[in-house]
Amino acid sequence: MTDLYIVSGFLGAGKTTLIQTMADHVFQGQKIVVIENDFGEAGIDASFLTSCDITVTSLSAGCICCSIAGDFYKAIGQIVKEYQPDVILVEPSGVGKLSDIIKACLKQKELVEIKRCITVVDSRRFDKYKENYGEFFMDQIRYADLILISHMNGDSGEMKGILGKLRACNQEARLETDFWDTIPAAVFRSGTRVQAVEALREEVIRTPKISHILRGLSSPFRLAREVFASVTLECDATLTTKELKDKLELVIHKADGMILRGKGIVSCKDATVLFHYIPGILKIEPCLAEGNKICFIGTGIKEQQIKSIFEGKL
Ligand SMILES: Nc1nc2c(ncn2[C@@H]2O[C@H](COP(=O)(O)OP(=O)(O)OP(=O)(O)O)[C@@H](O)[C@H]2O)c(=O)[nH]1
Repeated sequence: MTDLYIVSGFLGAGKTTLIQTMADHVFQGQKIVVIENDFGEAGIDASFLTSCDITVTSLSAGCICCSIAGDFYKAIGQIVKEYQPDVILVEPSGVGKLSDIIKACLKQKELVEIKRCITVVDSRRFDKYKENYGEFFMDQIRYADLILISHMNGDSGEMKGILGKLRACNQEARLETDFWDTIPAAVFRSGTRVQAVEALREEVIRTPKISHILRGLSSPFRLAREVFASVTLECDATLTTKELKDKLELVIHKADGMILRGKGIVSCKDATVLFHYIPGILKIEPCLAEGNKICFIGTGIKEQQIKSIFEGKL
């Protein structure tokens, strides 16, 4: 039986960062495989983690909950057979519902045992995401048994506020406010499961087929692909880092709709860089992986318009 950990959280919360930390501090010396599910097509997180010497299986261009549940279910089987890992870490897309991922994993109960359902919550965007994307964001909080907080500004009032809000959504999960690399490994490795997950277990036992487990067309809940869209661009290598930054800023400020996330690995003329955009923050840093892909995720965004802005045609 392989231990399986789910690391969920909304767009840009810090899932990939946490997986890197867990690989170094919790599972050092163990054979780990990460299943990466990017909502966009670019496979940027997979490239990044691979450059950190982590084995990654990538499920891109769709969300486990919407369109590729079957691929995910099969990927678990293939990984166990091919790699015989000690640990599988699953990083669902930022707009994935944790309850759906748990159900798909429970369907593979002969092969994997879910040890922890972890959710990373971006403290500064809690109210906005709850209000606008609550059906996805709150599901990630409700079904977690360990919740970690990211993007804190160090203010104790802010900390108390976010802890109260999280407790109101999930009475049972362990809440951790410490820096991730200082949290004892035992906290990550196992813990008490929350009641909500036990209810999912019952549901999965009653439902014979994976395709029937996830929400059908008659469900009142929207699928992620009905709410969010992604745009992927290929970027030529003739840009400098400064030119790339200018182009990204143009897209962020001029594009219609709401860009909730941008990321990419681009081999520029002067350096290869990884960039991250979450509302209000654009971060560009050197990167070991090579690449030329950029991905934006948001609501109401238009592919052709974003491409034209990036190419300087608008
Ligand atoms: N200031 C701050 N930045 C953080 C924190 N956690 C993550 N970040 C940064 O936020 C950006 C997004 O982090 P990721 O780990 O890629 O987030 P993710 O949840 O995997 O994002 P998706 O790709 O949208 O799924 C990166 O630039 C991180 O360095 C945090 O606690 N504080």
